[in-house]
Amino acid sequence: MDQSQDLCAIRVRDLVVGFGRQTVLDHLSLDVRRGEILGLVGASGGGKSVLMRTIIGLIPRRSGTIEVMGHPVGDRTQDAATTWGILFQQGALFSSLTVRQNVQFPLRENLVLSQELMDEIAIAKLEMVGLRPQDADKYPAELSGGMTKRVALARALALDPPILFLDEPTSGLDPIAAGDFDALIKTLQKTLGLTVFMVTHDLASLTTVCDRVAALADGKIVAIGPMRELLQSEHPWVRAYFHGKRSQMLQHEMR
Ligand SMILES: Nc1ncnc2c1ncn2[C@@H]1O[C@H](COP(=O)(O)OP(=O)(O)OP(=O)(O)O)[C@@H](O)[C@H]1O
Repeated sequence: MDQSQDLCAIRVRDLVVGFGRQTVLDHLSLDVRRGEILGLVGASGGGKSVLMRTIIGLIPRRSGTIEVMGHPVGDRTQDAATTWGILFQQGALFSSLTVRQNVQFPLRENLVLSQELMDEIAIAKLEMVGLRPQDADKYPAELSGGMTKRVALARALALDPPILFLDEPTSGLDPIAAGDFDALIKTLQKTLGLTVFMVTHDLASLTTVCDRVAALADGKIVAIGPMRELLQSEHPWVRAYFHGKRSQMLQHEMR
């Protein structure tokens, strides 16, 4: 393995993914560095979720290669459950299970542990995401949107994966809850050394938590770098996205 590969948590080369006659990702290449928070932006229907789902092996590719932590995706030597945690857009908690049981779900599926140890782990994970031990006995219907996301995050981190995939993590949250969630992601990155791959439209998240931002257009990554570099990009879609009326207004307010 050469050194640049060693520094990559995710390495995608020449990836082609499509459905029927539609090509969604067209010879796309992307590196996600170890320990960074990478934000992915792109037009609605442009293929952000397809890229994320292809990386985690849920969608087959037509051609190209994907390596996660140095292992080809789909390789039997790689244990997906311990390599990455995923937070889907809707949180997707099991409604008939308590918060504690939701967080313990990946532990039950993948390990053989005593109930006592699983209870300790669940409480530790809940504390890690800013929830209290007394929240453990609640059911998903009793949680606020922000709490639901935190429980889903605690579950995603149950097996201590080095990589976290987040699909629009702040959607549906009010600005305060979204800001708090962003701060939590940043803290987890720093304290656990997590690599985070985040699909988001949230300009505040892109500006405050992402180390780099990648723009997906025409099935490819057309710009990648720190947010200040993306703002200088000459690519027409990137310009339209960040310099459109709505974005300008928000950026002005964020100054
Ligand atoms: N399982 C599937 N079968 C057929 N087409 C699909 C499938 N999944 C996604 N697509 C198509 O792939 C394209 C990209 O979809 P994707 O969900 O990745 O967009 P996106 O960039 O995440 O959009 P949004 O920001 O609106 O969530 C769309 O045209 C979509 O209809």
